[in-house]
Amino acid sequence: MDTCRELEPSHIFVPGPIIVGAGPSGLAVAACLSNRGVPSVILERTDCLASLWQKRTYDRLKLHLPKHFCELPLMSFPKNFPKYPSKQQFISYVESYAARFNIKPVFNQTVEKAEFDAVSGLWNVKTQDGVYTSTWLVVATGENAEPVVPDIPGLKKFTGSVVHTSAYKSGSVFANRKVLVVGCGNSGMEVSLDLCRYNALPHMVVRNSVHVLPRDFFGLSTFGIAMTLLKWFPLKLVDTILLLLANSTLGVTDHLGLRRPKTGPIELKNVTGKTPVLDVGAISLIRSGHIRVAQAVKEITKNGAKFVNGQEVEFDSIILATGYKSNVPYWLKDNSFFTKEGMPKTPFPNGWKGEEGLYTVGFTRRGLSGTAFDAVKIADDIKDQWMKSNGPLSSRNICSSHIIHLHFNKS
Ligand SMILES: Cc1cc2nc3c(=O)[nH]c(=O)nc-3n(C[C@H](O)[C@H](O)[C@H](O)COP(=O)(O)OP(=O)(O)OC[C@H]3O[C@@H](n4cnc5c(N)ncnc54)[C@H](O)[C@@H]3O)c2cc1C
Ligand SMILES: NC(=O)C1=CN([C@@H]2O[C@H](COP(=O)(O)OP(=O)(O)OC[C@H]3O[C@@H](n4cnc5c(N)ncnc54)[C@H](OP(=O)(O)O)[C@@H]3O)[C@@H](O)[C@H]2O)C=CC1
Ligand SMILES: O=C(O)C(=O)Cc1c[nH]c2ccccc12
Repeated sequence: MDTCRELEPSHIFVPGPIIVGAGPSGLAVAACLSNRGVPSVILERTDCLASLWQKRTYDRLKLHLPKHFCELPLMSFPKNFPKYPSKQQFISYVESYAARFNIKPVFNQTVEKAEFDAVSGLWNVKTQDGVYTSTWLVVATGENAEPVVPDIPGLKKFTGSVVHTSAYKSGSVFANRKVLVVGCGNSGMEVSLDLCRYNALPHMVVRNSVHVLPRDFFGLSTFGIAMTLLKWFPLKLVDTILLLLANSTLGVTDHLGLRRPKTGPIELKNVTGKTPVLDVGAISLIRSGHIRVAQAVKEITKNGAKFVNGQEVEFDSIILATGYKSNVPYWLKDNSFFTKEGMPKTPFPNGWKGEEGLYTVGFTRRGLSGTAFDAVKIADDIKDQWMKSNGPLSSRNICSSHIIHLHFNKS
């Protein structure tokens, strides 16, 4: 690879930015950079693009926001895709996107450590195979990098199967089984619904309040309605309208065990990151008794669970729909830009740029539309710096290609 200087067998200097993660966020930044004539290298721990979507989501998954809110920069979804593309359609879009911009990440490279060296002014990014060095580091490892597996008392004693939703594919293996689903976010609700479609018997744990909104309201997406209203009205009024709309279609849900938080759904999402559930059928299955709502778990036993209300139920399996977390604190060293939870300290829309050439994409708590926003900002910012040191008049214009393809020489 003539565009990147190999310093020693396991040390590569990358002339453009190093991007960690080949999910939609990393690809969006690489595409926007390429479009502006800046090369980049993506390091990806798995062997595929968009690994969250390819390896860690269930078969029935569809986007729950309309496709135009989930587009990456510079390329629309195909016209023949439905309003809510399926997981397979989304993956094929991401693969076409990478092909369109000739993005070829270096796969099977887990970033174990990234450190800024103040003496050289460069980032050293260590994987199991060696060290990559660059002026710029783009963190694109996602808000959902690792499953959250809570330490529920007694969980280790349980003799049945325990899986996190990131490993759940379909309810086919749970037919006629009693399943405890812990968590009632979008994953918990949709997995419970999927279990019912395969004749399993789910109990879903709801330990707190939760906002459930219909995905659509008279053919319009609730999310789209909210975004339109927000252009004209204050947030609190928009939330009030959304709740009126939700109550008129889903009905009151308190007696089902689903109490609403005091803060409205969009305000709560903005302040805490907690995503409202967009209902695609679980509520009617809760009403009909097919999905049972359970209270918080007190402890798991050998054969089931004890709940805080004293009830005890036997289960064959447990599915942890307990969410995800960032993994940035594990590998980004000495950094004050991120919280200890691995999210940028500065909230949206200003969380994309740190210091010393550090950038973050996809940590906005705004899904793929947040990714698109960050990617454009980052590419514009890096391009300005790139042009100063690598513009047409610069002798350092060493890259012939806009995307760098490289591999360590493993001989
Ligand atoms: C079930 C589910 C459904 C969702 N549906 C929607 C939706 O409909 N609309 C929406 O807008 N958002 C949705 N989201 C939010 C989701 O975060 C985005 O869709 C999108 O995947 C975010 O892209 P990303 O590139 O930031 O993160 P990811 O897709 O998680 O990609 C990050 C990549 O980084 C890699 N990586 C992580 N750590 C390392 C490391 N140390 N070294 C190297 N590589 C690493 C990972 O393997 C992964 O490939 C959904 C999330 C989930 C879990
Ligand atoms: N179709 C789609 O597009 C889908 C999108 N998604 C998205 O993926 C992201 C992750 O969603 P999801 O996986 O649902 O995670 P979330 O973080 O949204 O929800 C986690 C759930 O687990 C509960 N929980 C966590 N720990 C415990 C515990 N110890 N005991 C009991 N309950 C617990 C939480 O309850 P509490 O609130 O009390 O902490 C919450 O109900 C979200 O942004 C979501 O919108 C997910 C699925 C489908
Ligand atoms: O699906 C997700 O995880 C998202 O983050 C998408 C999203 C961004 N903002 C929202 C507000 C309400 C519902 C979903 C989202």
